[in-house]
Amino acid sequence: MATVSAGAKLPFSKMHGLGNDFVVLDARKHPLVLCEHQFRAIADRRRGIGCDQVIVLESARHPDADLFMRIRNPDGSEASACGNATRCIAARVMGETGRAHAVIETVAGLLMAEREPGGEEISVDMGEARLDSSDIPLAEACNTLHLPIALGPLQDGVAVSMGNPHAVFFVPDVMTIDLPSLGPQLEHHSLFPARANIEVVQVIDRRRLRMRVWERGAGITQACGSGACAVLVAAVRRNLTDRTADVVLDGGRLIIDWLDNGHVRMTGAWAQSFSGEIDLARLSDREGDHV
Ligand SMILES: N[C@@H](CCC[C@H](N)C(=O)O)C(=O)O
Repeated sequence: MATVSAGAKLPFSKMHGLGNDFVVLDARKHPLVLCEHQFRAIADRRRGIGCDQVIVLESARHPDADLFMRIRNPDGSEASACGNATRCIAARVMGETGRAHAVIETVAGLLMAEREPGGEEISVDMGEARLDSSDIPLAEACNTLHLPIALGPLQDGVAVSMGNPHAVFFVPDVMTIDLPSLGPQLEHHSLFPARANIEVVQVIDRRRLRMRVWERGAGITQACGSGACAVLVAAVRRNLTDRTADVVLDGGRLIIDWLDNGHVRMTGAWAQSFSGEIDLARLSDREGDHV
């Protein structure tokens, strides 16, 4: 595989799940290797195409998978889970194959997706929620149901791994939380050696949660699918909701089930917005980079 030269034009499509938006690059036929700063330039909303994550589709490694999905945050870092992108990419695979199911391979493993009756929504088995401090990971062994950190109104959090690290904080009113200030401080807290996605949650009732998110490597987004899974798991562990609940994000609602086998199922909408070509030379000129 060769790195992509500055003069190359890369076809892309734009997709989103509840406003959590993605630039999707298809590298299944023609493998490509982009540098970290090229991912940053593509994701940059002022100078590039702009998105919450860049998704690269690669050939499957596993014989049962339809494709391998690589996830890059706007800061260039790689993530191992992205619930909203999984629904989008599963829908794309279903469109290509004509099937009502898809198997998406990620760094964290194989994810099974199904089209829901009616066709509007996709459900994904996001795998097992992991709850040990070494799984999150945390810098020291501690009770993940009561994290020993506090920042202003965000206290007594719950840590959950959905393949990526989440810290969930219950609050009386999510709209009063200064997420642009508190989010990055907690993302980079020394308790989280791999950083963390930060969720604030308000319990509406036992079947409905309202959440907002500060995503690791991305900042505030309209929605985070793996975050919604982590939030439901945290709420069940605290006995605040049933094992199935609606999670309402800024961009819309997901239905989350924590199944008896420990896996978490996420159901929600997806959308394709537009396609185009990325002119890497133009992007790198604007960023002052030499690609
Ligand atoms: N938007 C995603 C999560 C993307 C990755 C995350 N920022 C991380 O670094 O773990 C989702 O829908 O789950």
